[in-house]
Amino acid sequence: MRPAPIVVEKEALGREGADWVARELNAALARGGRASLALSGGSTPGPVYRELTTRDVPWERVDFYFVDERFVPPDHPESNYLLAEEALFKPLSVPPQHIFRMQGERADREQAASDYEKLLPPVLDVVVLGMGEDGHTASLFPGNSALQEKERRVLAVVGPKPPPWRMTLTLPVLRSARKVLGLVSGAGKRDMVRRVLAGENLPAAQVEQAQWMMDRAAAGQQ
Ligand SMILES: O=C1O[C@H](COP(=O)(O)O)[C@@H](O)[C@H](O)[C@H]1O
Repeated sequence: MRPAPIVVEKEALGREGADWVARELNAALARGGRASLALSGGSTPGPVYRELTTRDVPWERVDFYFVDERFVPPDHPESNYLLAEEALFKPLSVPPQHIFRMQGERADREQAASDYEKLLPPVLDVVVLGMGEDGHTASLFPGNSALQEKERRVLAVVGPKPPPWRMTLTLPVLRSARKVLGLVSGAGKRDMVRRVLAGENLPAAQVEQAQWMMDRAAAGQQ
């Protein structure tokens, strides 16, 4: 069952998104042990990550993973890791052993993807997704054969959005995650939001358990 979207004011997206993620992380931690949080990049999640640093979560019990990464070094402006490092890891002083980075600087992309599979836990507790104007999520782009993947958990793919080479979690991993928050912002994504919520055959619609959270512009309310 696809959850109804949560629509908030643009300025509230960071705060509401952070509340959602913190609540689900704390629920996962309440079951005992550690919790896993997988992060996306792109233009939308930065405010959520910055707000998260002020939330009451026992961060020393959280392991951080990545939903996707561009094949660029970790200090490159297009690196999803760099966004997370600046917005979340540095402010929280997360120790390196709790950060499971996709190694976008590697020359052997296939090997980098299969090495990351070995790091992933069987099930991710909390996943933060975004959605592109073409309906992609993670680095799963419309029409890409990676969408048909049933066995591999991480793939190296080429997409239409620069930088083209990416590493991405596959649909079996995303669809098995316990809690998924999808963040969308801006009028440019309005049509795609409508189509994804209607369940059209688009990558972002394949993660059916995702709780989409968006500003009014993305929801077509302004
Ligand atoms: O390229 C990417 O795009 C999606 C959506 O990003 P946005 O900039 O349109 O918000 C993002 O979720 C993904 O992590 C990123 O690599």
